[in-house]
Amino acid sequence: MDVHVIDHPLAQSRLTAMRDARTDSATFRAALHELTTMLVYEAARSFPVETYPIQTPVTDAEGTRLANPPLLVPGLRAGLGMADAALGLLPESSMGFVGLARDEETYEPRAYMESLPRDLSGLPVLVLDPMLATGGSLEHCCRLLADRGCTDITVLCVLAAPPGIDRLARSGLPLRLVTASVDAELNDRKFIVPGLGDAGDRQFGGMPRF
Ligand SMILES: O=P(O)(O)OC[C@H]1O[C@H](OP(=O)(O)OP(=O)(O)O)[C@H](O)[C@@H]1O
Ligand SMILES: O=c1cc[nH]c(=O)[nH]1
Ligand SMILES: [Mg+2]
Repeated sequence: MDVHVIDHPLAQSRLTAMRDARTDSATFRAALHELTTMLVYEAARSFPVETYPIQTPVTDAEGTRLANPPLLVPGLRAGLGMADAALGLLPESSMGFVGLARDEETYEPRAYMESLPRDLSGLPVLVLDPMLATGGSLEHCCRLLADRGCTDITVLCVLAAPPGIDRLARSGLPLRLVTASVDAELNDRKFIVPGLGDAGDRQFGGMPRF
């Protein structure tokens, strides 16, 4: 599996704000928004383009546009904070949604929402979820996409941990990963270390789970 780490100074400064436990929710969301713009920009570098004729104020010229804009799929809740930034750079894209909550005793994902086009053949997909920890949630999400015929998945994360990367690499799914950091490890509660805590709670506040 191709893993691309964005170690740009501007990306790392936003990541630092997100890691810092003193950062409030509004500042955390703003940093995630800006970092997502950078992740999408880098991920899109390899997207195929097509040309079409335009006129500048001076002469005829050749314009460029994406040949096949991707479907954007934020993983609820935490991926919601990446959705607006991704759509800002990819305004031609459509958006689907997958809702997943990790059971904090078994660490297995529980799917509670799925709103996706029935047929994804021929459509590239950009999955948005800030955290790849054990990889259970993102593997589940990417399998839903592959089951609908998707053969081109790019996962955008803020942080990825080695067990999650290994799990996605072993999954056999057609995907690549773009992340701002590969962190050291998971702790005994399967949180990423050094990490940034619970990305959903840091954006939206904690809540009782079902
Ligand atoms: O790789 P994993 O071990 O599966 O963990 C990562 C998942 O955990 C977080 O979501 P969470 O389940 O906390 O839901 P939330 O977004 O509603 O907070 C995160 O956004 C990922 O989806
Ligand atoms: O560190 C982690 C692991 C899973 N989910 C999060 O939000 N953070
Ligand atoms: Mg959470």
